[in-house]
Amino acid sequence: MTVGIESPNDLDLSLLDLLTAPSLPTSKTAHRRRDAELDPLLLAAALASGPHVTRNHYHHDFFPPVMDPQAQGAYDWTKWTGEEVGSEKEARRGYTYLSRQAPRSKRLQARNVNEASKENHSSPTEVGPPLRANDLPEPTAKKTRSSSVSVVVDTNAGAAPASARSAQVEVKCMARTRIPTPHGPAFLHLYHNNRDNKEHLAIVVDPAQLSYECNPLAPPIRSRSLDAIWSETETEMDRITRGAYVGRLSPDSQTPSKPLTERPVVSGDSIPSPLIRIHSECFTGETIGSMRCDCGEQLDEAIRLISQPITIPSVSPDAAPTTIPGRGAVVYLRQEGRGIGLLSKIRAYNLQDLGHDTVTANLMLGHQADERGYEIAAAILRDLGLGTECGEGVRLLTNNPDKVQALEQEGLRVVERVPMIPRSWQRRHRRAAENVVPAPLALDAEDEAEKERRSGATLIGGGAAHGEDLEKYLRTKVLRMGHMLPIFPERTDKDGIDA
Ligand SMILES: Nc1nc2c(ncn2[C@@H]2O[C@H](COP(=O)(O)OP(=O)(O)OP(=O)(O)O)[C@@H](O)[C@H]2O)c(=O)[nH]1
Repeated sequence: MTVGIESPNDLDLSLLDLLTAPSLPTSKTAHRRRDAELDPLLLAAALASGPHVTRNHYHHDFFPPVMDPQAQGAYDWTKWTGEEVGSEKEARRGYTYLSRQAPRSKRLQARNVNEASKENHSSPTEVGPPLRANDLPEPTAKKTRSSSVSVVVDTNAGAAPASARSAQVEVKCMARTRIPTPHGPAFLHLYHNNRDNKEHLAIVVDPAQLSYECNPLAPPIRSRSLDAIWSETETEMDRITRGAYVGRLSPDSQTPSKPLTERPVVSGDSIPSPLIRIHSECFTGETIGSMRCDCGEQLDEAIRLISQPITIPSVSPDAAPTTIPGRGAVVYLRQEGRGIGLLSKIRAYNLQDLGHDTVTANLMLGHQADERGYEIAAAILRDLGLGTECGEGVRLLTNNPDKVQALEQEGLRVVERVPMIPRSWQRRHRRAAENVVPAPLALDAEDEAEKERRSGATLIGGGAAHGEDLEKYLRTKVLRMGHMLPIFPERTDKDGIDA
């Protein structure tokens, strides 16, 4: 596309009228127009877009990339040479009319198109009718199933190693804030990335962030992209508002952080490596307390475990051991329903009610058993300095072998896998060990902490989830998805263990 504006005379004058403010008659009562002056680059862009574009479009997001060259995906018009080739042209085609003044029907239509392209295979028309269970293929082999990293490795012989490729995944921590949780203080980090348009999160448990001193034993877990200086014009207040501060923020204490130059190196044997969980979003389990799965309690349990104080044995036998607050992070990925989206997950639940397990239900809907990838999680961990530069490695809280494998392929050092045992199974193990014969699922047999959780003291889904649906779900994960969890025997009258 070229806009051949050789001289102002070449401009279509009627179009120019639309684009520029007509001069108003000057009288004593007339007010001066307050419109911003026209930028020649905006003018050129408008001319290229056609006669339906008026100056009002400037003020209604028609040219966000022009108005804010820093915006994500922005086209930098200052580099425009008058000609566009190949991919550049394709990229700019994506800038569609976004005016908030467009008719509602048009806006809804545009939104539906966007939503449909975002949610992979999630609309009923895309997915088509469920397949019959008997005709299903076996779940894809483990290596290519869940991690898109593995898929690329397998199909591109001679490709760069995963760690090099995922360097292309860029994440930027847009904001951070302190969140008091029932388990202690946490810092919520919100990330943007160059792979999808979802807001992935990191819940960093690290009370050292509240302190102004750096403990060399356990340096604070800080985001490099957050602490960076974003622009020359950024003020201290801008930095503080987006969370780039140190210590505890209060009306009397506001200390902006400094950009990270080097991360302090922690020797691997001084303290246990930070405990990390990579968790996928589950609206049903985490928001309305669904007990079809254990996602709500897993999120709660992860934050609880990470927050547990760490005891460091002293080097000399006479000295007392030191205790430091627990540290680690939950990387919260917006991969609802193992990446198939909430709509498909709800449909899958109905197929599960018809008697199919969670893997078969996904396959019947034309999905894979697990469609997640972990490159963004790895990039977030790298940004937080976890598993790489500090030399600490991470302890990964999971039963899912795909997560361990995916992080290792991304070049992160997983020094230990810490199992994530469902709370109902933990309880049964305890009772079995104590040889107690419990009434099935009886509340009065629960200890105080469990009662408190169930009364909603923590996350809504944070109690001990249990029930027939959950049992099926957990067993399928172990038996069909290779989760590393010793399956607990169902209740038998002989041992009196509740199912
Ligand atoms: N498709 C589908 N997704 C489900 C179902 N139940 C839970 N999920 C999703 O599974 C995901 C939970 O995964 P994670 O918490 O990361 O755990 P995991 O991969 O099972 O492995 P762990 O780390 O061992 O817990 C969430 O996105 C849930 O929405 C189900 O029945 N069908």
